[in-house]
Parts: sequence; structure tokens; C-alpha cells
Amino acid sequence: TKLNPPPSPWRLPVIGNLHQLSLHPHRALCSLSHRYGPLMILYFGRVPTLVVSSADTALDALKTHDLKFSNRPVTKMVDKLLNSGRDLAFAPYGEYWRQVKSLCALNLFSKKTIQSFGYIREEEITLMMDKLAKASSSSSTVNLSALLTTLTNDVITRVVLGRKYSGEEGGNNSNNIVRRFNELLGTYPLGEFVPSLAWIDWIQGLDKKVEKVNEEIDVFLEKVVQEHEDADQDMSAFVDILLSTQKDKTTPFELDRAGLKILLVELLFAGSATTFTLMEWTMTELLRHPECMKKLRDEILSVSKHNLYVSEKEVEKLNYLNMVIKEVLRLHPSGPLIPRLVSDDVKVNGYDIAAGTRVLINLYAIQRDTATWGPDAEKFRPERHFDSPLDLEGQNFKYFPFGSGRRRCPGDGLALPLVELTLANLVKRFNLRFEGGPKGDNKPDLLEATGLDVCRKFPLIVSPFSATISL
Ligand code: HEM
Repeated sequence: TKLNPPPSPWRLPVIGNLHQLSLHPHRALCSLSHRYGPLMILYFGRVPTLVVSSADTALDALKTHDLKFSNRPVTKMVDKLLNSGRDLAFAPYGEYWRQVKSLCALNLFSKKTIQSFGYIREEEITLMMDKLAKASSSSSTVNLSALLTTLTNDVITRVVLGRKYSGEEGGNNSNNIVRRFNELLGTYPLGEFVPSLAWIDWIQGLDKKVEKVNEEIDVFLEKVVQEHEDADQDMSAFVDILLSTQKDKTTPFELDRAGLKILLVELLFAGSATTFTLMEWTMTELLRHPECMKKLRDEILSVSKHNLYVSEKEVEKLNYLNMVIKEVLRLHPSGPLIPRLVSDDVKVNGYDIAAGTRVLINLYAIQRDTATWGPDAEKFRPERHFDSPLDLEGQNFKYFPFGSGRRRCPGDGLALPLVELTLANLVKRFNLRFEGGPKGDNKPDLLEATGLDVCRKFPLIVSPFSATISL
């Protein structure tokens, strides 16, 4: 039978469409989809990649054919950094993935476990507030991006590893490890797409960099695991649960030392970079829209009247905060391109897609589509979520910032309470003045960094002023 492949933009010999990706592939692919349609095949060198850019095509791929789209590609970096996918995010869809996922669901992502970490969130947020209060009383500026990075990192390392590592030196500093891991995982070696150009990666020393980061991560995590093995008293971090799973020979699940460490590093990375990115963009948008900041502050003050600290119970009543976060996740999804892999030949929207084709679901394009969001789709307008049926569950393909289906993000329940609580306390306690970007603007810009998680290009530097609060 005759096959009907999706349209493809014109491409160059050898490199294919690689030159069209720019530094911000989600944006470049969004523009290309306006010309070539919501389903297109691009060739990254010799590697065909299906790009999905509309709600309808995402529904057909991720719902109608969800099983065939339930894998992820094992890129060269995943192969090297995550041992060919012995983690959760890149493990092939199958028994190993199922076992790891249920272990995490039960011991890390369950409602009860997340609630039990409430005191960690409170302690770390209080520490951050203290730093801001100190800066406020000495009229100094602070790097809010750095503070938020440390906060998310400290919370996730306490939950997963049992204590903080952000104050340690060099290779033992969890902030450094997560940052370098993120940078490398978001790198696509040219040799992966064009084998004849692999020498360029070699000259750039990519293999050496990966080797070094792998070694550092291994040394760091070996020390952490050893600390837990040597501890006299019972410890209750996630690493301890992994260690007891490892020892328990009756479980159907075999987790060796290397697999255990890969899972730990992935959770640190997946848990902190995404959560931090969401907080950083929320503060950016609020500083760009003082009317939204004021509305949010009024809401927080109306709900949280008796203490300086906004509690988790009070946060549950903050509807406008919820809308603000939803709008930020729409415009700035932490991971704008969701990677999947087609595991079997499939027909999507009438087009034939071959097994083995890589897939990129362009959340950025879908969540800014004017057909869904209207002519002001590019505008930050939290009110559009008022009484909206679109939630974060991933059932509606117009809006799914945590993904959808079997491979949907399992960490939303861990991320959102921290994000909500931090933002509520920050906005209640401080008026923040943006201290100019590189061009001396008085409103933060929207320039994006490159990498797997798209955070701000330049950090948010602000002057905090303690707000007057009558209790
Ligand atoms: C604001 C915070 C977060 C955002 C926006 C986010 C977003 C996403 C997205 C879009 C995916 C891909 C889903 C798909 O393929 O359908 C994903 C997967 C994943 N996320 Fe998150 N995430 C966040 C926080 C977290 C946290 C806190 C953790 C864990 C500590 C986490 C762990 C994971 C894992 C393990 C996967 C892979 C799941 C699988 O393949 O089975 N995420 N996330």
C-alpha cells in the first residue's frame, strides 16, 4: 500500500533540518508548524522526528494511540548519563518501569508522604524568608533565582537523600551536580544525528565532560548511600526505602547499586529544575504585571490574617494564586518539548508514522495556539482560568503542562505544594523591586536560557522591601 507521510520542511543534505532548530527549538518548531501543519516530520541529520503541535493531533497520538507512544527515545546522553534508561523517565515502557514507578508512587509521590514533608517545606521557606528580610533591612539586592534554586534543591535533597547538600564544596554540592546534569542531558551531540560529524563532539570534549560528570555524581551518591548504610538509627528518606528494597530478596524487583544511584540523580534533577523554573517564571510574570501582583497579595492577605507565615491550609483557599500558576504553566511549561518514541507503525490524523520514529510534543505551540486560547494567547492573563474546565490532569490536550497518560509526570503533587507555599509567603511578606536586566529595564525580560528545562536566561535580581502587614 502507498504510505502517506506527514509534510516535511525542505532540508539540507547530511544535516537535514538541524539548521532550522535555533537555540530555542520549541519556538523554531512552533514557527515551522504554522507553515507545515500540526504534524510534520523533521530530519535531525538522518534521524526522523515527528513534531506534534496541536491539541487534535496530540489527542490522536497520546490518547487514541497511547500505548504506541508510551516510550521515550534513548539518546546518546540518556545512554551515557542514565545507563540506557535504567531510571524512571527514560526506562522502556514495561515491567522495570512499572516496578520503579509503583515504588516511587507509594513512597515518594503519595498524598500521605507529601503531607509528611510539610515541615521540610516550612523550614526551608522560613530560611529563605530570613535571607530576604536580612537583605531588606540592609537595603541590598538579592539574586532571587539563586535563592529559589537553593530552596527547591534543598527541599528535594532532604526528601530524597535525607539532608541538604547545597552548602558543600564543589563535587559534593547538589546544586552544582543538578545544574551540570541538566546542561549535559539537554545537549545533543552532533554525532548522534550525523555520524560523520562525531569528530566535532570529540574536539569539543563532550565525551570527557560526560565522563567527568558521571564520575562526580557517582562519588557524591556513593558517599550519600554509604552515610545511610552506616547510620545507627533508622532513617526515613527515599534513599533508605531504596536500600531496603535492594536488600529485600522477596520483591520481584531487582535494583542494583548503579540502578539505585541513577534513580536518585534523576529524581534530584527532575524534581528541582522543573519546580524552580515554575517559580522563577511566576515571579517574572508577577513583576511584569503589578496589577496581578496586587490582586494576588490582596487575596493572600484576605485569607491569611493571623500569622506572618502563610500555612498550607490557607494556601488551599487561594484561587487566584492557582490561576496565576496555571497561566505560567501555560506560557512557560518547564519542559516545552515532551520526548516520546513510536514503538509500532501507526496512523495519526491520516498520516503514516513508522515504528522507531522519535516524537516531540510541542507543549509550547499547543498552549499558545490562538485557535484554542484566542487572539491574546501570548498574553499573561490568569483570569482566563476562572471557572475553566481545563485542569492539570492531562485529560484535555489543549492544556497538559505535566504531560498525559501512562508517562505523565508523577511529581506534580510534590512540586505544587512547594511552589504555592513559597509564592504565597514571598508575595505576602515582600514588595520586590526588579533591579534592571542587562539593558537597565525596570521590568524583567522574557529571555529564555537553553537546556532541557527552559528557565530565564538572566537571573532575577531584586531589592526586597518588607511589606506592611497588620496582624
Ligand atoms: C513544576 C514542576 C514539574 C513540571 C512542569 C513537570 C513536567 C513534566 C513533564 C511535561 C513530563 C513528561 C510527561 C509526559 O511524557 O507525558 C514529566 C515527566 C516526569 N517528571 Fe515531572 N514535572 C515537574 C516536577 C517533577 C517532580 C517534582 C518530579 C520528581 C521529584 C518529577 C519527576 C518526573 C518523572 C520521573 C517523569 C517521567 C515519568 C515517566 O516517564 O514515567 N517531575 N514531568
